[in-house]
Amino acid sequence: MVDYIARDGVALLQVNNPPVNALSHHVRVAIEEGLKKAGQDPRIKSIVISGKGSFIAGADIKDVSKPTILELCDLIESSGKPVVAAIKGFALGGGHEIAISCHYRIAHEKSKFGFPEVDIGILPAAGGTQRFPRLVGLEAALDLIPSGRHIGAAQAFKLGIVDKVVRGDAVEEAVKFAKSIAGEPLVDRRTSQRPVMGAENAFLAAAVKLAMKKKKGMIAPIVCLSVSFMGSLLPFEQGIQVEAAEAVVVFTSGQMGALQYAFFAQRAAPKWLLPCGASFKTVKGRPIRNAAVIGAGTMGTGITMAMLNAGIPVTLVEQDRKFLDKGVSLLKLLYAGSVSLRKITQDQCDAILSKLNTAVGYKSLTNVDLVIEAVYENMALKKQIFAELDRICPPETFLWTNTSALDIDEIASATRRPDKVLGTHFFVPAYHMKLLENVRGKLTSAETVASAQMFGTRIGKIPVVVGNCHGFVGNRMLHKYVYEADFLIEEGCWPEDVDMVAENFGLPLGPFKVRDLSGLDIRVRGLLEQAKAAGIEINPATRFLNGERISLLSKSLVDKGHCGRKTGRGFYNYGKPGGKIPLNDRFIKDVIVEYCAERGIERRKVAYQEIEERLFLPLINEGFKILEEGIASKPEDIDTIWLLGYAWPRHTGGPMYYANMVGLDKIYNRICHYNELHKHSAHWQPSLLLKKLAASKTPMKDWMEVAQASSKL
Ligand SMILES: CCCCCC/C=C/CC(=O)SCCNC(=O)CCNC(=O)[C@H](O)C(C)(C)COP(=O)(O)OP(=O)(O)OC[C@H]1O[C@@H](n2cnc3c(N)ncnc32)[C@H](O)[C@@H]1OP(=O)(O)O
Repeated sequence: MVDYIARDGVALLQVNNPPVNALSHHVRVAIEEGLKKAGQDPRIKSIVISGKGSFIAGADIKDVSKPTILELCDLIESSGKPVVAAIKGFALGGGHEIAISCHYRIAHEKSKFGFPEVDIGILPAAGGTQRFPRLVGLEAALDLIPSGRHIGAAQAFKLGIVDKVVRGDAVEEAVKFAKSIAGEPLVDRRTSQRPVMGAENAFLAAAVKLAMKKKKGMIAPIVCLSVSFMGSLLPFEQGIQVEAAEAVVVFTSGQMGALQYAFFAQRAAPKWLLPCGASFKTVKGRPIRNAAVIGAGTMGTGITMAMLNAGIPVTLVEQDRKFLDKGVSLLKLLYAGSVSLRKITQDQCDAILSKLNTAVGYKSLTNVDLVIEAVYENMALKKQIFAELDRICPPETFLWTNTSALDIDEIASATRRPDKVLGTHFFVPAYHMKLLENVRGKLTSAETVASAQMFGTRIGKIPVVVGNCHGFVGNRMLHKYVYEADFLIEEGCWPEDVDMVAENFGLPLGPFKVRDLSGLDIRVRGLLEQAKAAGIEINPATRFLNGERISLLSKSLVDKGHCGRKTGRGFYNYGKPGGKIPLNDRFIKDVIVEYCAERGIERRKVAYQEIEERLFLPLINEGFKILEEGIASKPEDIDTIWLLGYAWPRHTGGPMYYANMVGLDKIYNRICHYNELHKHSAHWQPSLLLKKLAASKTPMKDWMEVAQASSKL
């Protein structure tokens, strides 16, 4: 766990606890023993702490026991012999706290530093909130600690975290340095003994404002700020007491459990399992050496960029030269933007673009491992493209479709290789968003699934395997939330009432601000297509579609030319087309009132609790139905999809974790209550799995066993 290597008067303590050198119990004990051994050995004059591979990524989140990291940090700092941290890879959380307790820090140029504690709902409570401001000053500490972000070695050097940045072997350099300072006095090298520079109120106010915006609803960042600030006014020992007392507040808030669940859920989600038993453990994917993307619109160019960024050569294909040129210009513009923002260098940009090919028509696609079709959502068009690709591409080529809702089996039916057909639901912008829903059809092979998961990871996504149904996991759940948002307006709310509740819950934007952003006309078009498919003609009085309640409120606004931000008016007034600031609007309220009056809908005052429940309970209920049907293979998959794809507030863990936290019996009873009141909305019919789980009080980790047992009955 920790190798002790004594050489030429230097004791090297090298943590060896793969994969990330987390400070699990045995590591902490071994560091403590190593420090004591080195302290007692008269031949040892100085000590180096390092990690094999990487430095230390922090506490082992699964293992909290004695000695604490705080005790270790005190032991290091109070050592009579100089202690040097040799840092490569990550110095995070408790690892960072250990580093700043050492008397000197030597870092490799590619090393990373940070306090990710806030993102798992805790504080850097091993003295980090007190030592760090003493090392870098209050302003920098109040910036970095609540942000949870990583910084590189160069910035760490600028801030004074690191004494020296090296290109070569940091451990060798540190050992050499440790030898050179043997016997030197350490008084001014003990961080806890330093005063805090720049302890000014103004920094606190600005930092609190930023944390409330960037870490909306999260307690830990705010507590970190107050503890670091208070500590700057107190002697170190008293600051440590404040830190310990406030750590209890966050430890008992409930957010810690949710955030740590989210951390592990995100790492569990790519580990797939199919109903047939095939899984990531048993089936290997085929690597993708080159690919083609059909369609140079927003999605196609975004997907192309995601692949190019990962070094995969891509041919971008259009049927029309004009569209192709437009897409390529957009793509080049985005890369030029990255260069001017210094996210990449011009050389990197050139290297990326050298892997881009373009083609008009599909004829050249005779030697590609993968084609991703990304044309607009039209089944007939997609089937036609798949039939043609099936004729042209080699039989082993994977044919994947980027769709947010369409039936993968129907698309696959246009080919003679349905086993190689799969849905890739990318999120906008596809080059940036982390989530990828990989949708398996009835006939998609396990090898195709394995390849899609491997591909997703390679292009930097968190890929989650889902089953084939309308909207898959994310959008299927979202639709229920969107429906209820409309019904709430019909029944008496204003858009701003509903948005406020959603935003207070933790979503960045409420449903109506989102709709204004994406365009009301898009939703109306979808609704009309649905009606057409059902053979129903929509008229102003229509309130039901296939026996289900629908709302045509968006249509009323679109009919008046109000399509959202792009036209300057939607559910809010933006002042001008393309305006960004939503203002409440009398005109829109009049449209709503008129709409309700025409349909004889009586408006009433809707309570806050009802708004919150009607927005989120149908979505949660749908999540349980998705588990019940095997569309998702574990609750972590659903939560990951919502955390990454829909900005669900992380400190509640995701919809499934949140339901569990509130109590499944309570959730079930409230769904039953609304089911009695809203018989024309199938989304209120309670999930059988939820009913069963609520009655049996099954722990979350065993939910799938209950679902699988029920499906076998
Ligand atoms: C109740 C907790 C109380 C703690 C009290 C004391 C507090 C001390 C302060 C802390 O140090 S809290 C921890 C702070 N550190 C972190 O939050 C770091 C978390 N890890 C990461 O950010 C990343 O893992 C990484 C270090 C940047 C590496 O990223 P990479 O993409 O290379 O690998 P991953 O897939 O993320 O991880 C590999 C593997 O390791 C597991 N893991 C990572 N970090 C931890 C950890 N801190 N504790 C336990 N396990 C960890 C991760 O789950 C993966 O496991 P898998 O089984 O392979 O999926």
